[in-house]
Amino acid sequence: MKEHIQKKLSDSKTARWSAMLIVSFTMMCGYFLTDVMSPLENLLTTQGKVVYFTDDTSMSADSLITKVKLFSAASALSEPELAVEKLEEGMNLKYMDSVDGIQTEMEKTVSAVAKGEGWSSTEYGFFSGAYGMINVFLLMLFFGGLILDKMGIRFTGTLSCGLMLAGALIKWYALSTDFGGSMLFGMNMQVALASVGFAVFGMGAEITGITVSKVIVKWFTGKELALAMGLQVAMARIGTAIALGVSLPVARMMGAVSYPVLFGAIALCVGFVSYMVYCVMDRKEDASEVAVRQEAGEKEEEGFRMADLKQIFGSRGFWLITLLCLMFYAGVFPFLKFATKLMIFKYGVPESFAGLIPALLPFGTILLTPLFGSLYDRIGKGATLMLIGSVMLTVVHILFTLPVLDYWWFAVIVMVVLGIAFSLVPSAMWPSVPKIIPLKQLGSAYAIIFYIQNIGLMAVPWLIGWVIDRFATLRDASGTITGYDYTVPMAIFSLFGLCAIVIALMLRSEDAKKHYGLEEANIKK
Ligand SMILES: C[C@H](NC(=O)[C@@H](N)CCCCN)C(=O)O
Repeated sequence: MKEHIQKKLSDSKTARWSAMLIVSFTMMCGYFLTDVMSPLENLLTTQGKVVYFTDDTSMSADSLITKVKLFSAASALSEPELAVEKLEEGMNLKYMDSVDGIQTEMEKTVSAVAKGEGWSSTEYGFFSGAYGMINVFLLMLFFGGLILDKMGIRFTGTLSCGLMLAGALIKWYALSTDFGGSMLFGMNMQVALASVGFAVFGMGAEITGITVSKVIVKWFTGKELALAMGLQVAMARIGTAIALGVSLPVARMMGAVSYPVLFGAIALCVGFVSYMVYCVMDRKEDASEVAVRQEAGEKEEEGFRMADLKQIFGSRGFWLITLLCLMFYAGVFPFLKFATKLMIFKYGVPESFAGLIPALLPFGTILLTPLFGSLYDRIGKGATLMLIGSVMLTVVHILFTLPVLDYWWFAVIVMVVLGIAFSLVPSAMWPSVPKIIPLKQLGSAYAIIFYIQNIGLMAVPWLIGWVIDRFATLRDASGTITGYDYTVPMAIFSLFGLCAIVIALMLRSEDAKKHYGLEEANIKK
């Protein structure tokens, strides 16, 4: 009689890659919503109607009307009726402007009109950092990790997807409502409410993040772990890239900043459903695992105990990975929040294309993260990959700081290099954690890493927003903003890179001492 050998569902290639694709899609929708506001910084920080022209420039409606009226009075044209509310797509406007110091007659055709929200850079920075606020101050990520290890993947993932959706809807409501100047917590009501929404969303997104990491480890340990993690991160980056590339065109087309958020919330509903489908697979995987154990006469693995936290906190390797994560990601995700405006004001890129250059960064990582992940699976060298990525991050930020080569093509090259760095470090960092921390404590370990990382994701945008208002905003004698000088904010980002290099060096030497295996291949032959 043929012997029947019980197999786990995850032993089937099709099943485990399907599970990976399904949860990654949910995460992709989350990443889209995380970055959907980044290209809208200029629109959010402009007061009143913003008018876009067919030549790809934008102007505040008030200053434009003043110019058109001055011109019509001087040239006896009759435009006295023209007012901000009357500006519409297709209108042809004549006015005088200074070109190289000479007053010149200009003519522009309006291509789109959108509503600017008049936030300050500090408010924009506060809103962007709100993502990590609940995670950090209410320790929600930490508790999320404990819930994940205690209650399991299905319960935690469903809860966190629900939180993401609720947060996205609050944010959409705040951005689509005119609060008529009312205040909340001593702050512009719209900024405060949008920040609350983003904070709830951020709590859900981060807990979903650790849950998805645990899902991948569950299905891929001993198999193509780093490749699977790389592909999951790559799909998440597609979400970021789409957000950076399409958010501004959508806001311009629809005339308001709230629409890209609404589309993201609709996509997230589909992501929620796809997570429900994963839950069915997860149940089957658990059942097949129990059957394998019974056949082999093995006992069920011990669950997570609070005492296990001591083992995590006591590991020096764990702390070095955590600090590297804090410094490296502080130099990337918060940078993306400000990068579109940097392209406009440092590199002179027209606003409608400006989001496309930062979008190159996640696009590059879509191919490279799985590639480096598979490299790590086969040949190892994880600690070295993280060191090289940190060096590249630092060089890139120094180049963005210096007042040299302020051309759009140079920004493109530098952004591509940053994309390579942003593939190297995550592809080696996340699959390295299970080499230091055992599986049953992994939810908590990822949660603590994400918790510390969130301090950076929250505080860095706050700091940079404030620094832009204080040290980077250029004004004329009347106080009107004339441009931005990004030297100080970019120097701060370079410092994060330098710290990352030092920590990556320490991690490599710790690995050599403790033999975590970070330089070894993941696939055992
Ligand atoms: C996998 C890893 N995820 C994170 O670091 C998250 N804690 C932060 C996500 C922020 C999304 N803009 C990664 O994306 O490399």
